[in-house]
Amino acid sequence: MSSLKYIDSAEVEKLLDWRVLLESIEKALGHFSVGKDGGVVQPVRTVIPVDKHHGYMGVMPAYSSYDNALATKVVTFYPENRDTPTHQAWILLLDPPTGSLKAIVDGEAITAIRTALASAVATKHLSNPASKILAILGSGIQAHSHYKALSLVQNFDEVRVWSRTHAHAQKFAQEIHAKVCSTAEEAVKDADVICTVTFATTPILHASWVKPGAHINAIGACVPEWQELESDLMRGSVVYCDSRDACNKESGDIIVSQCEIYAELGEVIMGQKEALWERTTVFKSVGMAVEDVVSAKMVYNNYIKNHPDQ
Ligand SMILES: NC(=O)C1=CN([C@@H]2O[C@H](COP(=O)(O)OP(=O)(O)OC[C@H]3O[C@@H](n4cnc5c(N)ncnc54)[C@H](O)[C@@H]3O)[C@@H](O)[C@H]2O)C=CC1
Ligand SMILES: O=C([O-])C1=[NH+]CCC1
Repeated sequence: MSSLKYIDSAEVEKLLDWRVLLESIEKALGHFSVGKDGGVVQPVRTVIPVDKHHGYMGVMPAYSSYDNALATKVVTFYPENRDTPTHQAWILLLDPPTGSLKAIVDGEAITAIRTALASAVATKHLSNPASKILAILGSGIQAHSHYKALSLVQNFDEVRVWSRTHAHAQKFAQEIHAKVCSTAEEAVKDADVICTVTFATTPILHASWVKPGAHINAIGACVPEWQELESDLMRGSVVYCDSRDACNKESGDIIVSQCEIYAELGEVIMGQKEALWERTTVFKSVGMAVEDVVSAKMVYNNYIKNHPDQ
């Protein structure tokens, strides 16, 4: 029997190939939305508030028979953390035939990368192919990974950044050679693709600011009372999501606005629902365990290739 591995965050970053993972995530989203025949078992995760400390812990199990992969992620998100990352995660990767534990994989980089790659898949299917202007609202971990992931699927002529703390927006914009904006409205004016990647609890993106036909990746607001997008914007757009059940339970963007979800992204990938990219589209994501499962499996396989003696 092989020994239990611990794969840390630095190693995870080296072992993940973004382009290959993009394809695996696209397939996993499709398999998930097919239902039972897709071979993905993924219940809506359990999230508990840690009220006294203003944080949350989520437990996210999934099995993909197509990928022969079984894992559970434990993720914490503490919006007020400053010297400690706001998101921390650990993935227990198990052996499907025996149920034995094979590896504990750090989940912080995986969470950053797989979330952005899912948005890249959404952007590929749901944005106008002629998109030229990208606006990113937020300047944290997801802002960075979204810039890199979306650049894999679209060539943008102009990238704009706005963040609540202007100095953070300036630093991020400098790093990626983007234009820094003083307001969210200025950043999204005429933008073709918009990513909202913040811990906002009340809307930071308003319907009247958004160009008709734009595509929005709405990544924050993973708590039933929180919103990043104004209700009118949600109700006036064609709304896609990663998991219908999860979004209906977890995201204020869906719950508070009472908007209708048109389709899961996986249904579009599998050709069951249309990609209505000429309309204003929103991809509402709360995060899926199966994305972590395929990512951890890739990390593990590459680790074993690099350490055949272990
Ligand atoms: N859908 C998914 O699969 C996932 C979603 N997320 C969510 O994405 C969002 C961003 O996560 P990270 O970049 O990792 O966090 P981070 O802590 O690295 O960055 C947070 C960003 O939000 C901004 N922010 C905080 N409070 C704000 C407010 N009230 N209004 C406007 N901006 C505010 C900060 O200035 C910073 O730019 C969070 O809501 C997080 O929970 C994170 C991981 C996965
Ligand atoms: O899927 C995920 O890991 C998370 N979604 C919201 C916070 C963390």
